[in-house]
Amino acid sequence: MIEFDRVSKTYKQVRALDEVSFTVREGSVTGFLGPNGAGKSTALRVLAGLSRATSGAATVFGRPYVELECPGLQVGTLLDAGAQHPGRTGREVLTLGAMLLGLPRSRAEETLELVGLTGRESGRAVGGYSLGMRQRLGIGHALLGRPKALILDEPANGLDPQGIQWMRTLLRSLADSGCAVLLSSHLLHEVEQIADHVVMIGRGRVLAQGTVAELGGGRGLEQTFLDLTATADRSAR
Ligand SMILES: Nc1ncnc2c1ncn2[C@@H]1O[C@H](COP(=O)(O)OP(=O)(O)OP(=O)(O)O)[C@@H](O)[C@H]1O
Repeated sequence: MIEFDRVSKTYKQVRALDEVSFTVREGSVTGFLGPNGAGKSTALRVLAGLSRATSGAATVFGRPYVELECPGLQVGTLLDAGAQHPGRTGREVLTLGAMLLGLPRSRAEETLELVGLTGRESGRAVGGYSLGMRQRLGIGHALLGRPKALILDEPANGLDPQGIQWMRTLLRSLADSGCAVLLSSHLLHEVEQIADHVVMIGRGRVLAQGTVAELGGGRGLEQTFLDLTATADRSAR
């Protein structure tokens, strides 16, 4: 289970997160939605132990990420698809990742297949990859250790329609096998199709949370999202 308990984060004058609380249960895909600058990446970075909360606690399986035993085997993260070394091939990236986790090389090969990077693509340097290929590699990196929790920041960015459909099926099957999946996105229609729960955030605050059906309410998620973020903007003026 992933849990945010009244997490706040302040960067000098900017209150990026303001008492954010929500839960992602095993077996669910939770979409984390918010306009630019809402605080999504900050929240995911705090959860993955890359940034320290000013107050409150973000935990995975009841503990802060950095206190988990071998976190890479328990939690998969994709926070920046551009973060891989551009001179390494996709196969090298996953082989090194597998070695760091104490996994056999064969796991890197299995994962390349799982994310649909062909033999030819996996032998090319990552610097020459398209954004969609980097996302596939990043998702593969997150899945190497067969984690039971996944934290993905904008994983659909750059994926083509087939790629988005592939990701939807993959995340659904991971959740169905018991994984807790948290993904941030701007793509409301995508989230509507992938997620079963949604958390909407604006200006660092949770504006609404619930199932896709509850928040869509017949009008669709997009309208709910636009109404809530406009209200949050008005009250901040
Ligand atoms: N390192 C930092 N130093 C100062 N301010 C920051 C820093 N990182 C983020 N912020 C600020 O915190 C707020 C939230 O930013 P964040 O990147 O978390 O939003 P986001 O919802 O992920 O946005 P986007 O959808 O554009 O990626 C913004 O006002 C941003 O300018």
